[in-house]
Amino acid sequence: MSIVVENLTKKYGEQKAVNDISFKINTGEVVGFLGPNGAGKSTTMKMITCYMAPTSGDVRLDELSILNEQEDIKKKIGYLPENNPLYTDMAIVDYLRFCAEIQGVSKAKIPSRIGDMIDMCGLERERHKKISELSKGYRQRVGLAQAMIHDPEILILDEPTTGLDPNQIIEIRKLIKKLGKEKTVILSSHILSEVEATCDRILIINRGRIVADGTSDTLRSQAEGKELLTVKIEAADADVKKALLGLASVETVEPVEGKAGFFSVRSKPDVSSRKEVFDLCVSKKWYLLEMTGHETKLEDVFRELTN
Ligand SMILES: Nc1ncnc2c1ncn2[C@@H]1O[C@H](COP(=O)(O)OP(=O)(O)OP(=O)(O)O)[C@@H](O)[C@H]1O
Repeated sequence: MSIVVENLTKKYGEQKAVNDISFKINTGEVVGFLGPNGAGKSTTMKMITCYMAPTSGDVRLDELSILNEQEDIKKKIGYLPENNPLYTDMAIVDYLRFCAEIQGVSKAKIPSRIGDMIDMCGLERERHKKISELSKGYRQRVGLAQAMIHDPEILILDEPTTGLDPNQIIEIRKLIKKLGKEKTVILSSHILSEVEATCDRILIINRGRIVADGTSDTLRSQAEGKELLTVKIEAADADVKKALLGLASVETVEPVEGKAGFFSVRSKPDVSSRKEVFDLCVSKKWYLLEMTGHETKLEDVFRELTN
């Protein structure tokens, strides 16, 4: 089942939390929704899952629209919301039975679905415990199990590994990868390594807009066309940043946090700033104490797009 998001916008009062975004996710893709805090990830997910109406725009799941077919869509989607709300007074098995019933799973199938979810999410040891007695990692597994109980074609997971320890993170990632072989999955995160490890494709969202869309390799190579240098320049009382920004080959200049005199210099696409930086220092009689090139990491791409 594919997802087509068309000119989707959500306003909270005057604030556009999601601002006219469009993208398509194909059947069977695992897509990471990456962005800093407040970028609009959860809001987008809430609209796709019909938990919140858009201000304008549409989302279509194959032929179904979030504007007219909310109930049908909810049956096709499994949703793990950001703060994983659970009925903590219930035992895991009872809670999963309750979720299966409200999702319309037939009575005859409920016991086997519960059994499958317990196996798949590694809940066997804890199956009769109350949810309030579970660790955070196990609660997250119950959240995943409830999202999948009705065997939906699409899974929307809002920060699925939040609060888990490193072992649990690896287990949940493995589980998501396994699920991704059969289902269309969107997961949100602000952790780059997470998205890189689990997703076929990455959408970066910033201030309500999609600012990048591609595989981690494509995103990296888009930025690799732009040289990144760290320079250290000693120049008493001079506006070094302004002078560097004035060079024809330079796109951005940022002081390096906590390191006086150091600047991070990003060149324009396919040009090098090394000679211009050197010539600038010579002409101004400044001391160029260091100039180092860097490989572009996904972190750099993310910083550049969301800063
Ligand atoms: N119910 C609401 N009422 C008013 N503003 C809201 C509401 N929900 C979210 N916002 C605002 O909309 C913006 C986007 O929020 P959203 O929760 O979608 O971001 P996010 O990318 O999921 O962030 P995080 O990674 O911190 O969870 C933020 O500025 C947030 O304060």
